[in-house]
Amino acid sequence: MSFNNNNNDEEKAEFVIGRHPALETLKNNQNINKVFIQDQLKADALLEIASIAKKRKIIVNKVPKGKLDLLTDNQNHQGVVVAVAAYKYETLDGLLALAENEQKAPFFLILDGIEDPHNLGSIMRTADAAGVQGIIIPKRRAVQLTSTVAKTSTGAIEHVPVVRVTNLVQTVKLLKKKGVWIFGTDMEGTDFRRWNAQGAVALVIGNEGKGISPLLKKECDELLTIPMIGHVQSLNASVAASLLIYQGFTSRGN
Ligand SMILES: C[S@@+](CC[C@H](N)C(=O)[O-])C[C@H]1O[C@@H](n2cnc3c(N)ncnc32)[C@H](O)[C@@H]1O
Repeated sequence: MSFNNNNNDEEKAEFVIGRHPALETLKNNQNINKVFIQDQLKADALLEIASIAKKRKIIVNKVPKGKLDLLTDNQNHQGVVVAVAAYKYETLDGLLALAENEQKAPFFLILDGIEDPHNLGSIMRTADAAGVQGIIIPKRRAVQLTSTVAKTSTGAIEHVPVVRVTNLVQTVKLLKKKGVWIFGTDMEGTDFRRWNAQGAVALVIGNEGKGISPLLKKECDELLTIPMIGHVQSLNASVAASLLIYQGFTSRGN
């Protein structure tokens, strides 16, 4: 999300909004530019945020509520905004190396064009909880890492590496060469409750409207379905992702 700031210092920044995301960011992020705290607002969480910032020698600006409203486009900022350098992305090689270092078979997520920042943030939150080692997203026609994603992820954005690629099909081909099994998700496929996600796997979640693109679907080793007996056509992408990720989590012995 971008905001209209004239101040150069803030121009290239992303804003982490709200008390819990601000705390998580202050504890984990190395790229903080500045912390804005609403003046004359008293709360323990704000004192804690100011104290951590001071210890880390990060500038804290006490500003009127109007300034925070402006910075956040009137979102519920709870009196605090952290300006961080735009989020860092991991490389594919970096991601594979991280999985190797952890000595765990990769468990990756591939998001084929998720557009809603709340869905991405929520998927990141579940991914972190269930030990997903990384998320791969396309550079185009998909939401990137923004402050809304950060807020919805409730801090998971600091822990789950995200790789941006120009071509998901090529990336999937490469992952397959490295021995990663690719599991797509679709309305017609194997019942997800039978999914055994042991070994090196990547789970593909499709776009909110179009699902997984036909070319990418063709590359999947298997398609998984969450059975539905009601009237709606499909589940929300992040809800489906949660159910599927947890089947992966369980079948990997957790
Ligand atoms: C809202 S759905 C897209 C629906 C799209 N019209 C289609 O037919 O694929 C978005 C994504 O959520 C996941 N999803 C939703 N419901 C699912 C289900 N019942 N089984 C498996 N995946 C599901 C899939 O990854 C899907 O691509």
